[in-house]
Amino acid sequence: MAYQFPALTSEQKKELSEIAQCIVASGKGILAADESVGTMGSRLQRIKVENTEENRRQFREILFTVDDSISQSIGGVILFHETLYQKDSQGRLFRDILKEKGIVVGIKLDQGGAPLAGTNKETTIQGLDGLSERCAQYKKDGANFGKWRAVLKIDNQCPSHLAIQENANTLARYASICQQNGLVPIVEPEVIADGDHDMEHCQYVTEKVLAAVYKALNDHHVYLEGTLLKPNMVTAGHASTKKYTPEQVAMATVTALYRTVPAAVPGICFLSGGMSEEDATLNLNAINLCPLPKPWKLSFSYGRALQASALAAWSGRAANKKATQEAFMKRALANCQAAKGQYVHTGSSGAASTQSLFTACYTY
Ligand SMILES: O=P(O)(O)OC[C@@]1(O)O[C@H](CO)[C@@H](O)[C@@H]1O
Repeated sequence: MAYQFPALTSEQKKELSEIAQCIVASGKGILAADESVGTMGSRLQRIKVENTEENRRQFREILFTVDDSISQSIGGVILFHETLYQKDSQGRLFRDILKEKGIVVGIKLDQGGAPLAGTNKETTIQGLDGLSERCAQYKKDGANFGKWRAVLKIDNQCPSHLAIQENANTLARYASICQQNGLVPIVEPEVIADGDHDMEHCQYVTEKVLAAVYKALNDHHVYLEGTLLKPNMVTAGHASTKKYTPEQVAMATVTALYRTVPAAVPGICFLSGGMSEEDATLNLNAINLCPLPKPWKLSFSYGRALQASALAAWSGRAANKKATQEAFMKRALANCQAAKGQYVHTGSSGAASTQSLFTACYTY
């Protein structure tokens, strides 16, 4: 037993738990604007905009300079390395603009997948080498939380014991390094929606993955009060013919979480994983209304489901700034209501909000 060698001081723990609670304060969630250059390229391609640094900067400037009332819905924004150092057209650093609104700045820390030989094309995630130094620098540069996404898939022999253990251990090692450097780790073990499996199978796999993740976090002495979980919702595979209501998704999701995630974790912020904007909001709302014990904040950390309508409204034209900000604000507000179980679908959503945002094998 190594309890006589505490991993963190009480001051470090206090800081981490305050940051985590601030991000998921009532009704608040996370904007995942941390698409890598390549991922952002595929988003821009859909609206026929060239993937240049300036175009990526322009879109993000529009999002981050939205009205200050956004801070009632968004508690944290995850940035990609490039974006942390970018400025708006008046020369103000994006990270300073976000901080002035009371939004916590986060940084994507994982560096892409690597194959696990001898498995059915499963992966582990790279980025542990030099991670402590990167975290220390990002903390100095204004980041207060990190994100690391591990990908697990449901397929023949998948997820394998090796993939579950390897990704759980890597997530735990990342979380420990983050906390040593004052960053709250967002722990993201994503069971991707590729496949034709039913919801029950997804629940079984999600429980196995989360149980392994929390065992590893405990083994690595990670302070749970200073972490956030970013899981998939429990749904059927994208190619499944079975359809489930938001209430069924909610029951399966909260059951899986209740069986595996300790109550010490302050918040669970779901990824959207290719759901349409509207489905992501309706499911989150049902999750918050689910009649099971819910000792954590249940909120969102959406990438696609917060930006799809905004991207479509922008279409690369500065003249569309107002419409872009309105579209973004609308989704942020809807998810804020859903995070409190107060979302009422009015039936007036735009076409983009009901479109599936699924991409096959969405690995990075
Ligand atoms: O599933 P979504 O809500 O679109 O995005 C979830 C997410 O983890 O996956 C992306 C790829 O790493 C990130 O940009 C984002 O943070």
